[in-house]
Amino acid sequence: MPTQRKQVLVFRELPPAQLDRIARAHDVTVADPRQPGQRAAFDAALPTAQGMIGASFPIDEAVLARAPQLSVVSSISVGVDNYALAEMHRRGILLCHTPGVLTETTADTIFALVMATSRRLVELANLVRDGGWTRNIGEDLFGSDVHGKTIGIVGFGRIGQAVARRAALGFGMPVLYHARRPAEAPELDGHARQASLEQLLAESDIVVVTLPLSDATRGLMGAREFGLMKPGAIFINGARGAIVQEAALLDALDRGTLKAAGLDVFATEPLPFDSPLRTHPRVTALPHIGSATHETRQAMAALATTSLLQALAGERPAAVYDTGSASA
Ligand SMILES: NC(=O)C1=CN([C@@H]2O[C@H](COP(=O)(O)OP(=O)(O)OC[C@H]3O[C@@H](n4cnc5c(N)ncnc54)[C@H](O)[C@@H]3O)[C@@H](O)[C@H]2O)C=CC1
Ligand SMILES: O=C(O)C(=O)CO
Repeated sequence: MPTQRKQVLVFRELPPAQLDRIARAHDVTVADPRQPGQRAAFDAALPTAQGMIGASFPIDEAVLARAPQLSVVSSISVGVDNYALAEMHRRGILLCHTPGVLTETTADTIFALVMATSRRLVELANLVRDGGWTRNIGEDLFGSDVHGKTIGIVGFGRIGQAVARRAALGFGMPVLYHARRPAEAPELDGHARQASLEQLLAESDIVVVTLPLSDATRGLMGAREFGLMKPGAIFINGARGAIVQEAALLDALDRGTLKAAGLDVFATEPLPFDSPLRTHPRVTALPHIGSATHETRQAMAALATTSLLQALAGERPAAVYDTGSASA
């Protein structure tokens, strides 16, 4: 029996094939509140919305309060820091997300940052582009090895372990990881060792953050933590900007504690034009492209759409986030 048509608010652009899947079964409003001309349509659709799908916009308590009919929100992201989790739990609103389909792509991006910072790839490619390659480069422009270096991974879930596989199995790097419990990752046996955060920071040549943003992780990397890192270490953030105190990161770079930082994410996105991180000579900054490949963004949109349709049909979606847990 076909399900009754419901009201769906799409708050971020969806590929046409996914939009069609939703529109065949339900009445759709497409309104991205980040676009100035669409905010009014978004606001107008909230009172009747029964399902929502989108990303990159905070669905906070104020938004939820204006959506009394809402039963499911499907996020086209694995991170759920944009959602008022406790309020969704209280109201029994399902939250779907996109674990797994972006793991390998995001790990590729993070490893690209490891390579780019260690070997100074962006800086030296720009030297060639700017006509500065007029003689053989000298020691002042040498990088540092990646293979064989110790990598410390803070947060050892899907993406953290995918980074560890690249590091350990591809580059012969010993892996330290900070996690709340020992990882079940047989392919990393003999390659990866659990450590306290302090031990990991003190012993790693390259520190990579792959934690979710939560009350427990907001601002986790501050002056104390950067101060514990090896002089000349490299710091990579592929998770969420707000996990890092950016002033402390800049200070550690300027004092020379850190050799370089590779950042895909920032406390404020897009990165403000006047942010010192944008132009710092030893920062490689990317515009939040962890999962941004054609293949992966299609897969994320398809999974989020499937979950939304399943939830609206009264079925249990495959990828539901447990809003009752404090964090992932
Ligand atoms: N740069 C980008 O474009 C992307 C960023 N992300 C970010 O990466 C995060 C991780 O994604 P997944 O690996 O799929 O999630 P996951 O849930 O598989 O892994 C997160 C791990 O961190 C652990 N953890 C949580 N709080 C902790 C704490 N306080 N101390 C120690 N460990 C803690 C969890 O137990 C879990 O093992 C997402 O939440 C998202 O914010 C994800 C995809 C793309
Ligand atoms: O999925 C996420 O959490 C992202 O940051 C973008 O893919």
